[in-house]
Amino acid sequence: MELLLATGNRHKRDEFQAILPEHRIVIPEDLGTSFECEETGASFCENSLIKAAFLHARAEGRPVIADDSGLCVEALDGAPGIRSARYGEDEGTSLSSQEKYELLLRNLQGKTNRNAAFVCSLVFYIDDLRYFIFQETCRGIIAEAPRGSGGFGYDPVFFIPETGRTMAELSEEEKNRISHRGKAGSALRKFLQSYGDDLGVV
Ligand SMILES: O=c1[nH]c(=O)c2ncn([C@@H]3O[C@H](COP(=O)(O)OP(=O)(O)OP(=O)(O)O)[C@@H](O)[C@H]3O)c2[nH]1
Ligand SMILES: [Mg+2]
Repeated sequence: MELLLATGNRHKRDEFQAILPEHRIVIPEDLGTSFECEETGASFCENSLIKAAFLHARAEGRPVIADDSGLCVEALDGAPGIRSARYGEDEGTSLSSQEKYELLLRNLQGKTNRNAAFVCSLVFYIDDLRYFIFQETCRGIIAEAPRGSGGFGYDPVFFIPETGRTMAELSEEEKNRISHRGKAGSALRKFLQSYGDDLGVV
């Protein structure tokens, strides 16, 4: 089915397209509009619902999906967390992805606990009373220095001990197999395979 994804982030579209190959992932930008929705929730889950409801209201009742995700670092009490996309930014200022992960490395200087987790809250939203949330994580360690050029965001500083590499050093396929988004998306894929017909929307 065609799944409208409530995001302004093309990397998310490309990743979900690979994770959900039998569906066509379309973002507002593909339809010639931008996606700007204030993320006022206090959790990943609340924000994914806010984004989904926002697009659903403009999508003639079609089901939509939305992802709210981020990086939670133990030694920083879970920061940047739901503010990952805006880390270090004040009103009116913006930082590049590289500036954001450099700030993260500075804030972790001298800390021995470098445990972190990527989190993805993915909602399949039919209407305001019917939705299904899949929330997954990928655990890792914040590296001392960036490595690799794949992926996006904090991937160059997110080291995954089982692979011996940072997320940015993995192929797209490898990232999607183990990432927070890959796991949440695969759960949605299986849900749609086994339960989709009963929903009356697929
Ligand atoms: O290195 C990374 N690899 C990932 O796999 C990943 N997933 C999330 N993130 C970070 O968390 C923010 C999401 O914030 P977010 O969910 O609000 O998305 P966004 O603002 O980029 O787009 P939208 O979907 O809100 O329109 C992103 O911008 C990134 O900083 C990631 N970083
Ligand atoms: Mg956002």
